[in-house]
Amino acid sequence: MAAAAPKRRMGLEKIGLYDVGRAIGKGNFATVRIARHRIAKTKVAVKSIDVSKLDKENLIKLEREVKIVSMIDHPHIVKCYEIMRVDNMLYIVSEYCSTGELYATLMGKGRVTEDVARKWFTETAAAVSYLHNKGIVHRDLKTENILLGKDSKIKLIDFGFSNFQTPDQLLNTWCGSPPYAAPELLLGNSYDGMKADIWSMGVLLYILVTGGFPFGSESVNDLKRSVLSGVVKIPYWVSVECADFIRKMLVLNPTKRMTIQNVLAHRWMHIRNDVKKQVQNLEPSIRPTPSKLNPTIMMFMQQHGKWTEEQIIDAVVGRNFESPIFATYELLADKVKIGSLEGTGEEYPRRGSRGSILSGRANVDEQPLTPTISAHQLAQLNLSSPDCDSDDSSNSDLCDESPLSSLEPNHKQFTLPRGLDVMGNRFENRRHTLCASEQLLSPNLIGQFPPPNLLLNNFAMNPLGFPPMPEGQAAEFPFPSLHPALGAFPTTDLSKMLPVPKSERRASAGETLLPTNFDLQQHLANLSANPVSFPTVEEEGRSYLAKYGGKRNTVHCLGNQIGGGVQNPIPRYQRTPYTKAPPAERRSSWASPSLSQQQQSHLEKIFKDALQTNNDISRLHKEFKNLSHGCAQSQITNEGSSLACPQISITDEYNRQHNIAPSASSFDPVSIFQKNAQEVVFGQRPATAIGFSSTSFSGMSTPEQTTRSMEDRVRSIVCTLPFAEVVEELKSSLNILKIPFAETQEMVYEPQVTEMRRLSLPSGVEIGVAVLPPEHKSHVEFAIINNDSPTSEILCDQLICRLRMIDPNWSSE
Ligand SMILES: Nc1ncnc2c1ncn2[C@@H]1O[C@H](COP(=O)(O)OP(=O)(O)OP(=O)(O)O)[C@@H](O)[C@H]1O
Repeated sequence: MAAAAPKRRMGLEKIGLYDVGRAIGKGNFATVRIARHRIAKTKVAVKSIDVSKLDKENLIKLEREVKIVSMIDHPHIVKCYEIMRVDNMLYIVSEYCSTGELYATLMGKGRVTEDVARKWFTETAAAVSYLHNKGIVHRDLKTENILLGKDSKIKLIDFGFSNFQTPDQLLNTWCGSPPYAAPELLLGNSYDGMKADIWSMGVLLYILVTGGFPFGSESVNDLKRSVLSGVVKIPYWVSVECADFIRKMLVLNPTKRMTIQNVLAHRWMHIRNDVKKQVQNLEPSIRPTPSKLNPTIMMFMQQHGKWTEEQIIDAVVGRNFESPIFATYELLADKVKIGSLEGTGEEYPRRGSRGSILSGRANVDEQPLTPTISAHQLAQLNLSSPDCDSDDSSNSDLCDESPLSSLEPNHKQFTLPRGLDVMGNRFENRRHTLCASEQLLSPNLIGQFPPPNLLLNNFAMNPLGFPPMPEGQAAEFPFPSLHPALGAFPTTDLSKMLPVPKSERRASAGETLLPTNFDLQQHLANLSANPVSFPTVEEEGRSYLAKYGGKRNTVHCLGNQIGGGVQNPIPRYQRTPYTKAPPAERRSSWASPSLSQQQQSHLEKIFKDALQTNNDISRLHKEFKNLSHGCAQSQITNEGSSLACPQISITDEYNRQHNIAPSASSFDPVSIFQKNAQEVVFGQRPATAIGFSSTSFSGMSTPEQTTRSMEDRVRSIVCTLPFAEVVEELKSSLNILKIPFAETQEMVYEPQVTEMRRLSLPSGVEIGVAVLPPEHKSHVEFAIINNDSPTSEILCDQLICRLRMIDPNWSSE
């Protein structure tokens, strides 16, 4: 059928039976605009593609998309109404989702509760299950392709990369968005599209419950390294069931990964009864069958569309998507359906017994549709429906003053959280789907990977060999981010990415310890404004004299006298995780020396020498340290502490655990990857591989561009100085900066780790020091695990600088 040629009138373009208004989204090749059907008066989304700009391959993909969207019908997949071809343009008309992308919602909300996540994820899984049962793979599941319709119902969109796949078939075309891409795609192997969809769903659920991405994505190489390491770090606030679920979807080996049936059967999906009920209610809508067309709609269409009864029957029965008659009938039928369901609490009509959400097939006999013309329905067809999502008799919000400005984020649709709108050019940064048809890595590379259970055993599930934490204890764990069963650290930089609702933030252990009147944030902010300057030699010397030479009490993780005698405002008993323990058990004493008169004099002499000579601060420091080291033995006896230690290594744990040097030929996914890195060309085809910095007008930068991976938030340094000296130096620096900390000692790395110390700062910085084989040097790791302030980074930098200063032989990890 040939639709009417587009004409512009009163700011609205007329395409077929639609008044087309402003743009609401833009993809690689398509622009999506809001439109209104002139007879049904229903708002729709019109995706327009200039086919003259597509190469042969993309034309094939487009035709495949058209075919797929016109054969699917599911409550959680955006419904296609019409396909129009006008000159060089192809238009796909579909139901309009006013709430916009799930991505934009997450940008505004941050992570969501597990109940909300469960609802959205269940609906997405229902849609994916429907597709997989039809032998269709989506291949581009991501938050930008999940829209929220009326009542926050999930609607899956964008079948541009979808394809048909038979059970034993493997696909080769590289499709999708890198942060959601399964490892087999990253490796350029043939892949099972259904398993690739499950991986993307794992990433999706991770995003929903954490507000961040599971794998680092500063660059494609980072991403690959992170994915292929097999480590999925899940923040402490995620429930045990949910963490287990995510890990089972993010299994490296696709043959061991969950299927969509496993996904729907996972216990996390069935935790709440109402979700079960909801799943049962997710019945695909049923389109009219030949003999049961709605007479009300037929009459209305004959009056308003001037079509004959035969024409209507032909188009509707034949499901002719290229006919305006079919689209008009469907739009009106949906309008009647929505109107008739108003107030019933049901969105989709039930006809007889329920169909199966899992199969997507209605295992029911249809009941006849309205046999007589209903005046009520006729009135509904004439009026604007109460469904504000798609229906509005006014054209006001279709229009836009400037066609270009219409591509700016729609205020109604995209609400940026404060602070995020300044993060660069959102349109420039928005990440796109990639697609390449060549293989990107040498085939069979994935074969070099060990079986996934080995990966799981050694990396993902339990990277440090902790005993499993009993279920249900996560919430009470004092340092939950270090909960062994949940991975070492959260991967989310909440300050840079999706804000976590304040009400949902659990205080870190440190936060619970701090008295409210001590404004550490303010202090850190001041540090940020006036970068930390370490004391002069004189100040330093005086502080050491005060520290080691003066008469001092045993301290509890924080010197009672700090920074040369400044009284710390925090009462001593409030500075550690053991506040509730009886005072006798609150013992630490990392520095409780008593110097002899002779030593005291010696200290003063060194100090004077240093002042008179060349102010060699490192020499001064070393001398003090050597002296103090001999008399300040650690007496930490925190055996009762339930604190775990920070993760010392994040990339080579397997080798560490097996006492193998990183260069050994043992399995090391990162080095395997690095060896092959030269062969990897990500997104080779310029025409389709848009890459990480392509442009879009539909929204903001994607979350992954405004966050950093956990690896960026962990800094490390290897010192050649003795362990005790390093620890002492860190504590001393913190004291000078008047930053309180809790100190613990855990020997969880046995037998390789001989000494281990952790300093926990209330601002969410964890500092771990451990002596590690093979060289038995002091490895220091700084992790920012729970922080909204960039000053933590400055602090870590300063401490690292300090260690470098006193240890000229330092190296990076
Ligand atoms: N039915 C709809 N209702 C509301 N907004 C929509 C609808 N369909 C698409 N959009 C918006 O338009 C954007 C682009 O649409 P779509 O993803 O279908 O285009 P695309 O060219 O295939 O994109 P990509 O290049 O990312 O694959 C979406 O991300 C969404 O914001």
